[in-house]
Amino acid sequence: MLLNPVLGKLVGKRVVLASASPRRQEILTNVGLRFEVVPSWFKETLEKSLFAAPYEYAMETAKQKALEVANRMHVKHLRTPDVVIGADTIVTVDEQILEKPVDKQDAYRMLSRLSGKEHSVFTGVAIIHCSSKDNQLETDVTNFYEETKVKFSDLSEELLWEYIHSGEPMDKAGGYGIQALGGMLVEYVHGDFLNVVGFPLNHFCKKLAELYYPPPKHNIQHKKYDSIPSVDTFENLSDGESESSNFTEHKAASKLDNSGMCSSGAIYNYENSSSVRTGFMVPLENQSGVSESAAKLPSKILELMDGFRASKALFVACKLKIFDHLKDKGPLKAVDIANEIGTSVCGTERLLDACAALGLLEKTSQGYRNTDSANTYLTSDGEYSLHGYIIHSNDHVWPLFTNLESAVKEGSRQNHRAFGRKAEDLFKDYYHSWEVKQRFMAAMHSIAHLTARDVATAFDLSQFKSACDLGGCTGALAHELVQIYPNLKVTVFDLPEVIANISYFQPSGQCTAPVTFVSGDFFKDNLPEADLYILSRVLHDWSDEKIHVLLSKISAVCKPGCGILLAEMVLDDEKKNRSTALLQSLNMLVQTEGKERSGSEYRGLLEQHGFTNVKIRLTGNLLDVILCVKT
Ligand SMILES: Cc1cn([C@H]2C[C@H](O)[C@@H](COP(=O)(O)OP(=O)(O)OP(=O)(O)O)O2)c(=O)[nH]c1=O
Repeated sequence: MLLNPVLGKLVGKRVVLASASPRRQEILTNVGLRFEVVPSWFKETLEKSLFAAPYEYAMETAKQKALEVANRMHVKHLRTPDVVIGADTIVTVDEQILEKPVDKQDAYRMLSRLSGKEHSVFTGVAIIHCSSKDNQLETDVTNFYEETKVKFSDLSEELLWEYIHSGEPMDKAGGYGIQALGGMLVEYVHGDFLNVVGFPLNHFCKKLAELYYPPPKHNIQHKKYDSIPSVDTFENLSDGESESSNFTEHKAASKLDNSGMCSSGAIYNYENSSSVRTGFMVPLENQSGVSESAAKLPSKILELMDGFRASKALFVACKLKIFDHLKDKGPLKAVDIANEIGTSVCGTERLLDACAALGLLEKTSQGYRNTDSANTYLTSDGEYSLHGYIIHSNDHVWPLFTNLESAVKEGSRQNHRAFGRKAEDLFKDYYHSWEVKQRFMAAMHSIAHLTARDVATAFDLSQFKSACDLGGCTGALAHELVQIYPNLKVTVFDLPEVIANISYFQPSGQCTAPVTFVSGDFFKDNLPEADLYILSRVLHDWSDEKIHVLLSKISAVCKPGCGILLAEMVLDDEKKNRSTALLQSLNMLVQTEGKERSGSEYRGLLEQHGFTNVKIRLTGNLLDVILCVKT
């Protein structure tokens, strides 16, 4: 941790990179930062003339990219990210801002302007610290920029076009990539090379140092670090998640510092408490001679160790329908809730307190009431209810996960151990009783409904006239698709047991465009004709062999230009960053013959069946989306 103590401050936090740029992902991954990637949907259309300087435009765009992701994640997930990082890179020459070229002509226009001249590359960065208060997102924005000067040699027409035809310019500001072929065009670079590639790592670390390690009292007037604080300094600092490593507290100090209006007493109080609790100024020693920083709490491990307790508290509260009971009601006392649901007062009170501490309930002197999130997601009848999935997790996934050790040893599913019977077929297990089938369909419906809009809009699907959602279950995604693409005819194809049971899940109220339901087994029966075949959370259930059977059937009925849309949790190629998807892969191990796969693995499977031009979108919601077309 000596090399990156500043980045160490982000360990254990939910850090999100609001960028689709593979370069930014690589730069941050290379220094060991753990983060999720949620590309921003903010369109880079701010009016440039409103900004006094180009870097202000880049900083504002970076900020808007990050805020869009912070807001989207806050609304869609129960857990708000802790830190969202956004960036925007622009090139400026002759007082003109150049972004990514829209086509080859545009790339030519940009590169010929840069030929033989010095230009500036600005990257604006926004670091947004997020918190949730009364279910409202609160953000604290730190914004900065870095400038690097780059000089190009004189570029001949021939060279320019050869470079443009390489395809490299198209997704890069100014139409070149200094890190690859574009490096051959460059005579010199003054400044941070990584800034040109899209992320000013050094300045970013300095900014984090300012935020997380405010300067000691005697030099608080000169807060800005000129360099990343030296390694020696950091050896004395806590890397733990102690209360005083909290960003908010340091931010409070830097705000005091920035305003210059606080009394010296206020500064003194702050530093005093900081030094006592973190050993920031003076590493304290306890009686055994171990410094406070060495005795830091392994908070991440503790959180993981106890994670199941929180899950089970949530499951039981849902199972006992506590959130249903509190819906649309004022605060209720524990005793009243216990009487109503027939549970012990002492046990109920502890469960309610735990739920309040987990942010699922609000506790006041008058009693307990639902948070907005609980009303939306945890009651059983809400439009975006996750109740079905939570009950499925409790009744089905939980018993399977208790056999994870056997699953890892044996490398196979554990249904026989968890439920005392060996299902010959994955779905027979769910459909052996009406109750289990209803529970499973409710679970699939919750996730499909919650993710449907992001899946349906990840790509523009308006070129397709008909779609067939294979294994589309209750039709939640199909209904969303026909809303968004009114000219699209959607067929849901699923097992007869499923189709017989869909009426309960159909949208009520206003008439929606029709969705057709067809029963059949996609491994055995003929597939309905369609321009687009959708497989949402289907491939992860199956082995590569079975997937090849299914893809070859689809390929056989697909005409050129027709496509496949996959919705799955997509792993990063190195399988090391996306913990939710990696845990989902363990979930597949305990209950199916399938697994979660990386983008390259899906690409490999699809390309073998003639589906090329594979595009992958990480949505930031539970499911990512892959679109490919038959050539
Ligand atoms: C000048 C230059 C830019 N670039 C890249 C960095 C950025 O990815 C891109 C500039 O576009 P940006 O809009 O900054 O970023 P992006 O569209 O790639 O990703 P997102 O908006 O989701 O964050 O150009 C290089 O890779 N090499 C270079 O030499």
